[in-house]
Amino acid sequence: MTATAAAVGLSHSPLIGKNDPEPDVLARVDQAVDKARTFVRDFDPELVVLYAPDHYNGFFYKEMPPFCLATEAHAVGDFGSQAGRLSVDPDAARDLAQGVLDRGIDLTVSARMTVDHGFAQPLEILFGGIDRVPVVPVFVNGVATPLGPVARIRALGTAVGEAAAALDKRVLFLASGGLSHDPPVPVLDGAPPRVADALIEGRPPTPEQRAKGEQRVVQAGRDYAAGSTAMIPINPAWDNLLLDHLERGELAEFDSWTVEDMGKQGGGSAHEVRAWIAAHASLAAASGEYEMTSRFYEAIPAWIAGFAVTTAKGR
Ligand SMILES: O=C(O)CCc1cccc(O)c1O
Ligand SMILES: [Fe+2]
Repeated sequence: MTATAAAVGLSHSPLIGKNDPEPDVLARVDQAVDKARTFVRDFDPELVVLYAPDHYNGFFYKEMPPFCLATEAHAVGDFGSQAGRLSVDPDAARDLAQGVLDRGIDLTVSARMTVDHGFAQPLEILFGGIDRVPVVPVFVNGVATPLGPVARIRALGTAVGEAAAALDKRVLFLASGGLSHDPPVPVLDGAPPRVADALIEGRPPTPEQRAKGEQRVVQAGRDYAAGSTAMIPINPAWDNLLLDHLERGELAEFDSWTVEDMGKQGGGSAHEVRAWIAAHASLAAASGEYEMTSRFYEAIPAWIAGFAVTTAKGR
């Protein structure tokens, strides 16, 4: 019997193509991504449930949900990623939302979500665009503290997986983000009033403001690769421990991981691994057992990313 559920994990970085590592590293990444593309083509998903974080382009402190499912979504086109409407499957989105709520998870639903490179990049890399495949976007807060226990993200993923199994479709659970990385994302706590106001209100930046912010991240990547920076280093041991647990299906292990320790080990944006935990919890719930069929990892300072690509399918 062919599997009816699968998962792909794909780290993202807005610096891909802007600040690339050495050619041999790039070649290894390309090979891993090609493998994931082939995996996805062979699986031929009828629906993609995409778990991804946001970087203060769609979600702000005026109200910051721990997670949110979209019935419609628009990408802002930050860092040169594709802008415009995602090909959201509204019926599947509504069915999944109801199924998750029925299972006792207090899901926020957005009828018009704003998303950034976190959502756009994996769709562009794997499918050639943000409008090529029916998708249900699920925002998972991986940046804006305070954050709740990881167990709740696993519970979200499980509920989505159970609800997805009832759709009677081949579903790919796609995770975007992580792993360990500490990019210069602004922090509300202690921010000067102008920055705090931007993080709370979320007024769209002017093109000049956006360009300036993006240039700051590109420069941070150059400094990071050159070794001259105060950012927390990429942590391959921690990243591989996470991948080990995902590979072995030891998802309950993450329940004892604390927000504080994750930030210390993996940097301020390490919480993006919540997307990976959700996606694999969904696959486990939809298919009982799963097998990780490929696993790639490399620390890539130029991209400010503990960069991983994995594929997994239900047995
Ligand atoms: O602030 C932003 O919009 C981008 C931050 C950022 C930088 C490098 C790698 C990432 O994964 C990331 O999210
Ligand atoms: Fe990110």
